[in-house]
Amino acid sequence: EGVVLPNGQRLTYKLNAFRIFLLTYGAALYFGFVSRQLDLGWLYDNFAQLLTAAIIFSSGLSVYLYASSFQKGALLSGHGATGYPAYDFWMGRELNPRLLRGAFDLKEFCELYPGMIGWALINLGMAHKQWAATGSITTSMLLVNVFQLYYVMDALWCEKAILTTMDITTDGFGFMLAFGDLAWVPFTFTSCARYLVDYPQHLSPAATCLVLGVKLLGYSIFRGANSQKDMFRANPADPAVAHLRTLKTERGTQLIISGWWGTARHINYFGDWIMGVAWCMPAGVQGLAAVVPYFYCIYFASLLIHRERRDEHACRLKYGKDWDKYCALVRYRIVPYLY
Ligand SMILES: NC(=O)C1=CN([C@@H]2O[C@H](COP(=O)(O)OP(=O)(O)OC[C@H]3O[C@@H](n4cnc5c(N)ncnc54)[C@H](OP(=O)(O)O)[C@@H]3O)[C@@H](O)[C@H]2O)C=CC1
Ligand SMILES: CC(C)=CCC[C@@H](C)[C@H]1CC=C2C3=C(CC[C@@]21C)[C@@]1(C)CC[C@H](O)C(C)(C)[C@@H]1CC3
Repeated sequence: EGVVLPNGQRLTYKLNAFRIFLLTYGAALYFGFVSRQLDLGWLYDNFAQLLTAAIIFSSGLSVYLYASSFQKGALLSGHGATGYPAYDFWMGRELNPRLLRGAFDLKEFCELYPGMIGWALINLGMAHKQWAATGSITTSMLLVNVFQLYYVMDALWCEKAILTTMDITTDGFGFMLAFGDLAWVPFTFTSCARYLVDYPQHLSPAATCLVLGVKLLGYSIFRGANSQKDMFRANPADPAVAHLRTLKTERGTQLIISGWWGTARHINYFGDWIMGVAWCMPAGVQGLAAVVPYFYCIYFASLLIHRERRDEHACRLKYGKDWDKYCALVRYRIVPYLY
C-alpha cells in the first residue's frame, strides 16, 4: 500500500501487522494455556522491568531519530522542524525515517507492531497470572482482554487505514510517538487488566450486560463513522455512501455533512472514547476509587480533545473558508449537542 504526502511524494508500505500478530499471539495462547510450557504471568511479575526497558529503548530511539534527521535528503515534517530542539525532539523532525534502503518504515512499524501486539500480550499475561493464581479467569478480566484484543485486531486488520492518519502523513517520528508507541500504549493501556490481577472483580449478569451495552454503543459509533468516511474517501459514488449530503470545497475533496459526520466533526472520537469507558467499567465501583483502572478513559479524553484541535488546525489550513462553512453546518466538535 502507498500514501501520497501533502508535498505530492508517494511512499509505499509493506503491511504485515495482522500476520505477525496471529503468529505471536497465537503462539502465546497455545504455549501459555494449552501446552502450559510458557508462564505468561512472567509479564506481570516483571512489569516494572519491562516498562523501564521500554522507556530506555524509546528514549534511545528518539535520540537516534533526532540525530539522523539531520542527514542530507531527510524528508522533514511540516511542524516538527521548527528549530527549537526540545519541541523538534518531542514532535520529531523527520516525517518517515526508514531503514534497509527505505524498505523498513520505523514510524509505521512502531505505531502498529510492538506496541499494539505488546498491549494484547501483556493483557494475556495478566489473565494467565490470574488463572495460575486462582484456577479461573473472572468475567471482568475476560471482558477487558476480549474488548481490547478486538480493538488491536481491528487496528492491525485495517492496517492500511493508518496510512491516512495525521501520525503518518503529517507528524514527524520523535519522542512523543516513539515513547507513545513503545512504552505508553503497552504499559498504560493494560492498567485495568493489571489492576484486576491484584483486585479481582466479580461482575453480576446485569453489570456484564451494562458493560457489553456500552461497548456495543461505542463500537457502533467508532466503526460506523470511520467506515463511512473511509468508504467515502475511497469512492464517493459507492452506493453505501452516495446518499450522503456533502459540502463541495475548493480543495476538491468533499466534506460529509450528514450521516455520522453530520452529528459532530469527530464523532469517531466519541465512539472510541465510549469504548474506552467500557474497557474500564469491569473494574467496577471499587476501581473508580482506585482511579488506576480508569486511567485509560481519563487520559484518552485529553488526548482526543487535543487531537481534535490539532486536526482542526490542519483542516483549516487544508480547506480555508470552506472549513468555516463546514463548522457552521456541523457545530459540535466531538460530542453531539455538548462539545
Ligand atoms: N486509541 C488511541 O490511542 C487513538 C485512537 N485514535 C482513533 O483513530 C481514528 C482515526 O483518527 P485520526 O487519525 O485522528 O483521524 P480521523 O479519522 O478523525 O480523520 C481526520 C481527517 O478526516 C477528514 N475529514 C474530517 N471530517 C470529514 C468529513 N466531514 N467528511 C470527510 N472527511 C472528513 C479530514 O482529512 P481529509 O479531508 O484531508 O481527508 C481530517 O483531517 C479515530 O477513530 C480515533 O478515535 C486516534 C488516536 C489515538
Ligand atoms: C502521552 C503520550 C506520549 C501520548 C502519545 C500518543 C500515542 C499514545 C497515540 C498517538 C496516536 C496513536 C494512535 C494509536 C494508538 C495511540 C497513539 C500511538 C492507534 C494505533 C490506535 C488504534 C487505532 O485503530 C489507530 C490505528 C487509528 C490509532 C492510530 C493513532
